[in-house]
Amino acid sequence: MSALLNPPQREAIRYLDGPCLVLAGAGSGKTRVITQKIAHLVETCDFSPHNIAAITFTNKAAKEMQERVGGLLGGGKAKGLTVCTFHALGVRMVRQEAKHCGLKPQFSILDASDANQIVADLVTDSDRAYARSLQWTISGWKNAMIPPEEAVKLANDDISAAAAKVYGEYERTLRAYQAVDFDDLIGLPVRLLEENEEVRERWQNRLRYLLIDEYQDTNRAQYRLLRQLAGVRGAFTAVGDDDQAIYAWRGADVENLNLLQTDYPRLKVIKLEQNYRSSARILGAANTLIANNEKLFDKKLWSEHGAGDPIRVVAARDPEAEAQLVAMRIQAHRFEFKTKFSDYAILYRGNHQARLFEKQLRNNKIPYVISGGQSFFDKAEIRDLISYLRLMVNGDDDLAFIRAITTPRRGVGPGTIEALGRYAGMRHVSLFEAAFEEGVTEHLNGRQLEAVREFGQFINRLADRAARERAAEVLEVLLHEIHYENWLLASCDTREAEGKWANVRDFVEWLGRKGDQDDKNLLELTQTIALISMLDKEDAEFDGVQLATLHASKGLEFKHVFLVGVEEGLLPHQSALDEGNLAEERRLMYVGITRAQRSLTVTWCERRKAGADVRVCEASRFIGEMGEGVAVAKKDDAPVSQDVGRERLANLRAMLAAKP
Ligand SMILES: Nc1ncnc2c1ncn2[C@@H]1O[C@H](COP(=O)(O)OP(=O)(O)OP(=O)(O)O)[C@@H](O)[C@H]1O
Ligand SMILES: [Mg+2]
Repeated sequence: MSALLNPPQREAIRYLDGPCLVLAGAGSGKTRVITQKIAHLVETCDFSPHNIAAITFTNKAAKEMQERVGGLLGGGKAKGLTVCTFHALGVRMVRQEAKHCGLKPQFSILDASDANQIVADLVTDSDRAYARSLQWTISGWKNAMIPPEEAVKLANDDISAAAAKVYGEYERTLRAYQAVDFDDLIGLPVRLLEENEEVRERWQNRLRYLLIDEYQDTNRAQYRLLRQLAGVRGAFTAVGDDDQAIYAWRGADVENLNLLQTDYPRLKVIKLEQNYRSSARILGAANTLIANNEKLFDKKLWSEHGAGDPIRVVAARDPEAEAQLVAMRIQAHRFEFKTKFSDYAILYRGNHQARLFEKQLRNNKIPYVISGGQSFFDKAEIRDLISYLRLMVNGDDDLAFIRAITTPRRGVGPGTIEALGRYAGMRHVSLFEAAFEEGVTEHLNGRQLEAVREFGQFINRLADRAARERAAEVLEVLLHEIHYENWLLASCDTREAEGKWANVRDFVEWLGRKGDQDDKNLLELTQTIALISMLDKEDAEFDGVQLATLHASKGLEFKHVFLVGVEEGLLPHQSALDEGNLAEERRLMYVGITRAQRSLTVTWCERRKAGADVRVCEASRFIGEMGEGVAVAKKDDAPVSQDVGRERLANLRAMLAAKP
């Protein structure tokens, strides 16, 4: 065991007599406990890596943990270890147990926008936003494992009544497409394990020890999956921090912490109190802030690091000026301290805030990486290509069929697809299958039939090659045969087309690298992609300033953090203010503050555009709640004396105190 562990960490790592929960604040070494415990299980307790699964919150975290464990164990001894998200584990389980789920192993995984499309198609005459609220409601039921029949009884307002109406049909559509949505990746395994003893035993034997990071953000279905896998043995370690629960809006349930204690009376709870990440001022501000929330569990956090730099609070004229001052500060700081770009992070509440920062960073020639924004895999050109890959793997995937056959246009318009769809519906077959049935000839004219069949044969040829060749090579053939580059040039202006084509080249390169490195076939790669688009793209090792939403920054740490847009209405968010639900917003701020190791700068704007208007903003109440140790600089970061800073801070506090 590594020397860099404190006594409670060691205890958590060595404890194997039953279920174990490590409950501790940010930066206290929870994730380290998981990594070290895996090494301990393999090295000292003779566990085979094959029998261990560690669950992380993002793919990126999984990759990091895998590397770390690989380094600890050395010599390829980590081979066979499962380190992934709940969803990725779900994919493996559903793939392996496909026949028990009524699916073929080549099922498609639909992302939120595909799912939205299906709901929108089911409720005709409605807009996307309406479909999205129905989809959201359905997803809530699925996360709570409530089936359509029960949802009908539960529906108590217009939206949920409408959602309950389409829920059953939505599920049938997914199955007809041989597709699952993200919620199914948890729900199907849970149902399977709960209902099928043989399958349950197989998986309980396969995964003999489980480790779960960021436990506070699991939802009810994920908890049930954990329970089923861990069985009566309860061979697991979960680590979490209730103060960092920031996904309630997506169905996560901090109650799961209490459930562990009820469901496992023998649960060993270990607390960690030393923070190894941040300087004392940063930690103090985080502690003081979060003390404003009602406590579920009592936790203390202290740090041996020195006081560190004062936390700076800077007011900017407007978001442009804010982005500018952050870019300038990074440049000046880097020049002075010879740091790397990747030592800096800019964290914000909403994705829309990123654009101005990107612009300023580009203007200043500062390289950056964005995570948690629009994913690379969500871009139209990449989705186009993925639809071909999905169709090659799963001919029942009608959504992929429609996208692929119409991109680029090959003489197949809405009329053809509608006619084909009507026939396929009558025959209960997929569009792809329908195209080759004898009977379809009566529903399509000669030209339509030829176009559709030619497309089908083309896909079959590619699928044949995919069985033998590398995925990236097949993609090259595809690009060549559909003249994709020319099509891009013909359908958008040159610069845009060039940008898109560059993305396509990146995608081919990624597919090649991924296929070789993980020795994955097209099926596995295609299913992996769906999960990546869900939360995060894997960033290349690249020295750039990190841009991320607060949600995406969970679990990460950076030397120097800029928390931006810290205003009333943004953080806390207006919707939370309207609902009087400040606690989760405060936890979000807590997550942001505790990402910082050495320095923290909090910025806010005095004015911000809201639609056509310009709104006058106030500093977030959370700034006032950070307590002493915060230095307030004058507007736009002009140098100020401490006194001016103190006075302004006192004013801010008085202003905040006067708030209801
Ligand atoms: N015993 C230790 N001695 C020295 N450094 C440690 C120790 N334990 C953890 N660290 C370091 O402290 C930092 C925070 O650890 P880690 O990321 O595991 O905390 P965490 O509790 O998971 O934080 P978060 O709640 O933000 O996820 C890391 O850089 C880690 O390497
Ligand atoms: Mg962690």
